[in-house]
Amino acid sequence: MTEFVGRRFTVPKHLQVMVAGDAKPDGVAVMKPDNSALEVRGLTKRFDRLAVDGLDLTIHAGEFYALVGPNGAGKTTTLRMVAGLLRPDAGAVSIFGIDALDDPVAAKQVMAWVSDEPMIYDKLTPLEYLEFVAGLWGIAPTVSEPVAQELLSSLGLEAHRHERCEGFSKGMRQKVALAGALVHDPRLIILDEPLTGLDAVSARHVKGLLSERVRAGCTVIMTTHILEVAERMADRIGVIASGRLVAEGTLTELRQQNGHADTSLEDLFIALVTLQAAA
Ligand SMILES: Nc1ncnc2c1ncn2[C@@H]1O[C@H](COP(=O)(O)OP(=O)(O)OP(=O)(O)O)[C@@H](O)[C@H]1O
Repeated sequence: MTEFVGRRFTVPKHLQVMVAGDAKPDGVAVMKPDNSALEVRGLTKRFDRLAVDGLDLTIHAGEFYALVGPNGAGKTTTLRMVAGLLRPDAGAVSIFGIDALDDPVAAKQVMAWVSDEPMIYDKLTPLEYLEFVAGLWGIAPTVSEPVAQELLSSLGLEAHRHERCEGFSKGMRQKVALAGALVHDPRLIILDEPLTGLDAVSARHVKGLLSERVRAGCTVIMTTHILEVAERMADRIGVIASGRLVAEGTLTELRQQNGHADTSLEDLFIALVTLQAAA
């Protein structure tokens, strides 16, 4: 692997989507730069039916934001459009003031995307994989190596850093993918269901790492079906249903908006989603 490290080289075709998107729909609204981490306006995507329906979303810099919603609500589709992996039919996406549809490469340099279906190279060890990803970003090994060691250690993978990933469990692979996504020190970290399938210890590692990143000034957006995690970790929670944001705020604000002083997020979620389905 060291032949790659510290040099720029041609990105393998199947990885190109991760570093250079071409999403630029017609009718994109003009967005002004501001100090928010993410501004989404009028984001729309239709497959055989409408998946994301003119979504507006603002995530403040330094915020931990949880996006929750029922199956098929449009969470993953939204985040894939934000990450430049899927072309919106309409709308605008601004990441730290960068128009992500106009300049996807610049946008990708400041963000990380962690899919719920991690893709890593089985024949590499975690350390080699992180060296490889760092090489893609043009990061010198002297800089990337201590970062990689620290990431693997904080995710509990230190003892496995020289083992090939092909023997790893799904949870271990998820953690390697997360480490790979963070190796270029992104300011915005977008994660789709990062805790699904992780055991309690691994989940603790991932939550600890994300909290530490937020304390260091990063912005985190994640989807989750684990409402206790959203409740405990997120500064704000967005509830999405049928491709639209139906409620948003801190847990206290969500309770106030819905007239339930001390109800759980789960009860609020069920009430909101039931209301939306009946509308
Ligand atoms: N590539 C695709 N082709 C066709 N339809 C799609 C595609 N991706 C998503 N959809 C549809 O878009 C809608 C939103 O899906 P999406 O995966 O964004 O929902 P989600 O909120 O992430 O759901 P879940 O919580 O189950 O992961 C669903 O109706 C889904 O079937």
